[in-house]
Amino acid sequence: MAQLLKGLEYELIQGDLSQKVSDVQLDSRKLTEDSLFIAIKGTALDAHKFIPKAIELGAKSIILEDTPSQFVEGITYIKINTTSQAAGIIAANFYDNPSEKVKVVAVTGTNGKTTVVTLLQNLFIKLGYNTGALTTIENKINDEIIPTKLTTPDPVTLQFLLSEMVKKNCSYCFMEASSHAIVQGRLQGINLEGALFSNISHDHLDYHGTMKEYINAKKRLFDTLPKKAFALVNIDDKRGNVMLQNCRAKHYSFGLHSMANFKGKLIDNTFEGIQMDINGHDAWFQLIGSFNAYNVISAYATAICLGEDEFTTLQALSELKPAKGRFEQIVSKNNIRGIIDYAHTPDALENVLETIRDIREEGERIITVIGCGGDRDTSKRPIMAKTAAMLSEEVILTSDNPRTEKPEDILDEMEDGISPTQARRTQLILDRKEAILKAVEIAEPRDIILLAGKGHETYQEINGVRHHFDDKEELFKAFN
Ligand SMILES: CC(=O)N[C@H]1[C@@H](OP(=O)(O)OP(=O)(O)OC[C@H]2O[C@@H](n3ccc(=O)[nH]c3=O)[C@H](O)[C@@H]2O)O[C@H](CO)[C@@H](O)[C@@H]1O[C@H](C)C(=O)N[C@@H](C)C(=O)N[C@H](CCC(=O)O)C(=O)O
Ligand SMILES: Nc1ncnc2c1ncn2[C@@H]1O[C@H](COP(=O)(O)OP(=O)(O)OP(=O)(O)O)[C@@H](O)[C@H]1O
Ligand SMILES: N[C@H](CCC[C@H](N)C(=O)O)C(=O)O
Ligand SMILES: [Mg+2]
Repeated sequence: MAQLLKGLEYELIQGDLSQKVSDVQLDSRKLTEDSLFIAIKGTALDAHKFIPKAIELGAKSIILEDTPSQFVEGITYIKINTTSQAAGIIAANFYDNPSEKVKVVAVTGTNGKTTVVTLLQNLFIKLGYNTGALTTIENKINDEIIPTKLTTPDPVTLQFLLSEMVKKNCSYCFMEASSHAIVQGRLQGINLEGALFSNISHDHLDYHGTMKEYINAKKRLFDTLPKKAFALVNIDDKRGNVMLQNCRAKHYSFGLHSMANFKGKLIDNTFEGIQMDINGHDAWFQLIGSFNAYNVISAYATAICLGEDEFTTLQALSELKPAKGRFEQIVSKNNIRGIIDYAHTPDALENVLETIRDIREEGERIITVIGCGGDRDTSKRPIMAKTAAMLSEEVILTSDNPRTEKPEDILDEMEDGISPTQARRTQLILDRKEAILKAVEIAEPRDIILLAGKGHETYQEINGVRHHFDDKEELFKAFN
């Protein structure tokens, strides 16, 4: 096991370093004979209390922060200051440092990560490379799907997935780096080829506390980039430059409104796609919405930073479809346009509604169905309701994933954002299925229904249980 500790400061408190290690795990429930258990102090639980269970299941090596009161014979105990930050390094050593063999690019930012990572994976597959992707929707190695519940996997799963990509001869892995993941050190042990910053706006303040801390979380990804890596930032976002301060990597920028290494301009925006000028090349893309101009140019810029040809990249990008549940459209027989979108932050909702307003024609009304997730940032609830009411003709406030909260309470907090005048065209329908049916019932031909917040999700999470629920499926049923 000694080689698994390479790069770490540790103290051997019992046992010996020649202990055999058959597997590395963070979760005591997954342990097998001769495995190594890393006990971390999590947000909800302190895994030190699972050490006896781990040993019972066959763990022979324990990595911990607190010296235990009792030792078990034959077990090796190693003390490390912050085990959560060490987990990725131990797992990387166990899986033979996969990120030395597959080039990993991390994408961070409040909105657009899944869209950009999906574009990049599909682009690099088109360019002829075996490519992996780690996203909120799913993890993928070429077209093989590995389901996930997190945007960024835990550090051990992450190294395992990278090692699988190495086995499948992947040249690249594009991954989302959530702010939770960065703070929790899930990316430790990854030798990054580059990092991309899309934007930052209000989200996850329940976890980070303040906007400043949230920005700092994102910045940590750039502060720790190696010198040979590239750092690519959206320079139109006022935090783009902040990411680059003290960043040793090579600096690159993209933008639509400022001087940038990769400069784009939105020429046309329709329900079929966008036309852009990128560094003097004119091209058409199948993603909808002006905000997607940022996602397209960031995918393009990443490809160029990785040494791809400009023309071939643009050609391939223009053939790509958007990610699942991102501005997905269904038009009913009587010409009502339904849009399913993953907008679950105030900024995303504003962008998506502004884009619909830009594209729609005279007389077309917008009916927005929206909820907010439970056990997440409560301060965004009234803002999202207000945004929906300001930018739509009709609003239906409903449930998203209530998780362990009472859905009625979430709706109450959303309703606080609605003014008395707006209340006249706002309805509260707790049941999301009923809310969708109501939207279809009140819609007239040529109206536009936006179902926001759940995008690709095929479940509704209530008290720890994920019940099947799919916005697209429900809208389709309601239309027919
Ligand atoms: C608040 C948060 O981020 N929590 C994540 C974090 O959990 P944690 O460190 O708090 O773990 P914990 O539940 O306290 O448990 C501590 C340790 O005990 C271990 N354990 C637990 C139970 C047991 O019986 N035995 C055992 O050994 C666990 O494996 C863990 O190692 O690390 C875990 C593993 O990496 C995650 O599964 C867990 O995600 C929870 C479910 C979650 O809801 N996370 C959300 C907020 C999240 O991380 N979201 C971001 C993206 C958001 C976005 O896309 O905008 C994400 O990256 O997905
Ligand atoms: N570049 C962008 N700027 C602003 N809003 C965007 C951008 N790209 C996408 N959006 C909006 O944000 C929603 C979520 O997009 P996406 O899933 O790509 O983001 P994400 O960063 O992966 O989100 P998550 O934090 O849940 O992983 C989209 O459905 C759209 O409404
Ligand atoms: N990855 C994000 C997704 C939010 C999606 C929305 N449907 C919700 O449940 O709040 C999170 O966990 O905060
Ligand atoms: Mg995502």
